[in-house]
Amino acid sequence: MIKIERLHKKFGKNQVLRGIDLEIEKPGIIAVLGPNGSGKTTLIKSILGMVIPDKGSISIQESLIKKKWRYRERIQYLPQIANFPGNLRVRELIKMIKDLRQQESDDKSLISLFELEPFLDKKLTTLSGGTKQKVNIVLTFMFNAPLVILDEPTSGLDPLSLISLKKLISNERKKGKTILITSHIMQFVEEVADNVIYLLEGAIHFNGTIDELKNRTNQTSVEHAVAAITKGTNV
Ligand SMILES: Nc1ncnc2c1ncn2[C@@H]1O[C@H](COP(=O)(O)OP(=O)(O)OP(=O)(O)O)[C@@H](O)[C@H]1O
Repeated sequence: MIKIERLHKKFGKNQVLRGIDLEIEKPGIIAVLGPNGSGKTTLIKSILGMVIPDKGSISIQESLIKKKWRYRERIQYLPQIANFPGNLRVRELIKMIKDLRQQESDDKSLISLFELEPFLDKKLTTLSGGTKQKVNIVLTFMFNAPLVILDEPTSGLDPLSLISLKKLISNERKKGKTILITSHIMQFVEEVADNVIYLLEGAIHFNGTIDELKNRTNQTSVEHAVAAITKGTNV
């Protein structure tokens, strides 16, 4: 599904990615973890073609993505911070994205799942952070694509919405999709992810299953396993 070879990216003097090699063949949920600033979003944006790498290559479904854009139609993407014009109403935003994408969409059931009906005629500027995130989740999940990329999807969600999100992700997994997720909420990662990729200093420091991560670090929770990896103990 995704093959990344020797990927490098520098912003000014800041070498963020230092030769990432990664192959994701099987469907499932992969958590991309790492400390703040370790390059998770840069890696994700490189896959989306929103960051242009300095060196290396990325293929999706066996096709190199360089200078192409149509492949993005086969990705559902939830950005960490979505910036839409604040004076748009929720209903208008959803319609605009549907018109742009020109694909079948399932917005109605998602609006109902996240109880967004009372907000449809509200302007985006007037929404709380968590409500904005629910709208962004609707925009991401209303289309159907084989690759799903979620950058900090739990951000600002209340417990009920978090349960709905987990249900959605689990349904996508059952459809045989590849789902990449970044998160700093280790309990969420432990609940949803099959595999973990841990980025440290621009390189992949660990790539394996949740159980392998725990065994390698001799820890019983992902939270402690990740803390051990970050401190460089037991790895
Ligand atoms: N467009 C940019 N211009 C300059 N520097 C950037 C840019 N994008 C990212 N960086 C820098 O690259 C580094 C990695 O950032 P990135 O957002 O990929 O990290 P992250 O692992 O996703 O962090 P977080 O956990 O805080 O979301 C940071 O030092 C950041 O300041």
